[in-house]
Amino acid sequence: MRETESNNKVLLGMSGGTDSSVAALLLQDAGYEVTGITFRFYEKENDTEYLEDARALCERLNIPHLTYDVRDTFRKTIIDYFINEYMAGHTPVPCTLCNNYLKWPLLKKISDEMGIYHFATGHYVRRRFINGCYHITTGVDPDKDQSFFLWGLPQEILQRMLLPMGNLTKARVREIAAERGFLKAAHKRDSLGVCFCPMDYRTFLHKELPEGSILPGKFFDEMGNFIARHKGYPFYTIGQRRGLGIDLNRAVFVKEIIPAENKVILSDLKALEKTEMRLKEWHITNPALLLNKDDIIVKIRYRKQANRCTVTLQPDNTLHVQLHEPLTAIAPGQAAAFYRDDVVLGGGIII
Ligand SMILES: Nc1ncnc2c1ncn2[C@@H]1O[C@H](COP(=O)(O)OP(=O)(O)OP(=O)(O)O)[C@@H](O)[C@H]1O
Repeated sequence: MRETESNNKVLLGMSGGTDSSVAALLLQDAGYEVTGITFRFYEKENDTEYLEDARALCERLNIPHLTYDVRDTFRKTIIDYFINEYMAGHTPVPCTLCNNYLKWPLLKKISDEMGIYHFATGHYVRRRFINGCYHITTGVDPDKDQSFFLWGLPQEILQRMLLPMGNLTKARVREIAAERGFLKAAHKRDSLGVCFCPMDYRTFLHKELPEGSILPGKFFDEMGNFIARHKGYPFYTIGQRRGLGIDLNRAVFVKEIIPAENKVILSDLKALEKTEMRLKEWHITNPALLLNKDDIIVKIRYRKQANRCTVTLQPDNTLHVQLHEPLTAIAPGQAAAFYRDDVVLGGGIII
């Protein structure tokens, strides 16, 4: 980095969407010298309208706009991982991986190269300094909070990030865009789910994999009794109830996936309850705030779930999570994020 001390320059990740567009306005209002950058992660049918939108906005604000092609890296580290995880019988977390290992590290790397101190996004999260470390905290809009995806960021990123959306609701962000005459940005639809797979992931796997990669197999109960045929194990995820295509006189859920035998084991909901899990590839912001405490909340889903737990570091360098109440549908590959109140303390990938 050419300039090591803090400066008023900021590199803003711009997707062409509402949030990062308003982020550009707000950062400029706050006196920052903004440079917009749009990463070419993935382009469906070569649609580059998002690039044009980001560029047009930067032109109106009279700020520089860069594009950065990372389609190869994104393909290898995110899309291939996504496909391979389903083929391994796991439930992948592409947005968590992209944010923690690609999007934010790239913002830092390019900022360093350009002598820009801050980098920013339109994420609905905030940041707080606690006991000598920066932490991600939840955004004020509970419907938009994205803290669940950002547990893996190191201090060198946390200390330099700016998060202009954190104190706003999405409704207010749309109002700001409209008030300032940025009508296209004001009325853009929210992006839904995984950017490269907005459709059902099963359709995506069909499209991406050579024919014959996924073959029909069998559903069994926990006792090993055959129940019915299924369309191929990658099409099912732990905890799934709907779309199994079988009609029993009781509710059944996916309990286990055995790729080597193309088997899917079904059970009642009770059998899916677990009171512990293990995490790999974990990150902890400040171990003193998280490990061996009994007031930690763990979330394994973006919405509507929060369980108390105690987290300990194991000799094999995994994290052990002891749940205070049972939790259903814990799937390998999913992420677990730790919180105390609104503060993200870390997370990891479920083994
Ligand atoms: N292609 C991209 N290039 C650069 N930054 C990006 C890109 N995609 C997303 N970002 C940044 O990451 C933030 C979060 O992206 P995400 O897709 O999760 O949210 P979003 O609600 O769709 O945001 P937006 O309304 O800005 O599109 C965006 O606000 C933006 O700052």
